[in-house]
Amino acid sequence: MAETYDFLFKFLVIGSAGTGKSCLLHQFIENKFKQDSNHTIGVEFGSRVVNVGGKTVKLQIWDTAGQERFRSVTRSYYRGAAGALLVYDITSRETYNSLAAWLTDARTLASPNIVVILCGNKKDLDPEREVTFLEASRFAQENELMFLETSALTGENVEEAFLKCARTILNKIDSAHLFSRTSPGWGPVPGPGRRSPSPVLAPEKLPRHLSPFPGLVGPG
Ligand SMILES: Nc1nc2c(ncn2[C@@H]2O[C@H](COP(=O)(O)OP(=O)(O)OP(=O)(O)O)[C@@H](O)[C@H]2O)c(=O)[nH]1
Repeated sequence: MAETYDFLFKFLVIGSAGTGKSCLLHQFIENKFKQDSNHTIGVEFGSRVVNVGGKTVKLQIWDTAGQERFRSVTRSYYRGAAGALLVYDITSRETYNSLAAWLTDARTLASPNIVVILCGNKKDLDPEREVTFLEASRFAQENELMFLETSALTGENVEEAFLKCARTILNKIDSAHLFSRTSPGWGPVPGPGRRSPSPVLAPEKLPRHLSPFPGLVGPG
């Protein structure tokens, strides 16, 4: 039977090498910890349909390589993403210090309106922590990010991180709808309805510069 959903969101998982991006994706898709995870070469892909506030949303997730040598390849996948998990490792200050650069990439290459959730991963390794919860929450607040500490190992907050991001995007769409009623011709998503996963290109119906989420796809 054809898979149906109300919305299709492109998500990115970004952050420095070894922070646990592939393991987070694996935990979210397979519900288990990915043993012996290797460095990602370029990008990997996963998808899952979730229910968010009564809406069916397909998350199309691109897990990018954190290693510098793949940066030019991974950057080419940012375009049109509606959401991102920005991941650092709570036991590595170096990965935390790189966050600003990753965020700049996301906002310039995907969209300035991309919804980003900061994930302090490896929460299970608390005794080895180098980054406090408080300083990371401050960074999140200053940069208008949501924030959670996660563990791809135990699964703690993994589902929540993806769902929180999707929920925020849906809320933004709702507000855009409200706005579009007073500003004819503006709005990212056309009217209600369900669709199967044929190429879904609602955003292309809008002039790109008017769409807050160029890569976000809604019911056609
Ligand atoms: N303890 C613990 N280890 C983790 C967790 N998540 C990932 N790891 C380990 O961290 C290492 C790197 O995980 P990956 O998921 O491959 O990291 P990545 O960010 O995808 O790395 P790149 O693909 O190089 O960008 C692996 O040895 C994992 O087993 C976690 O939540 N807790």
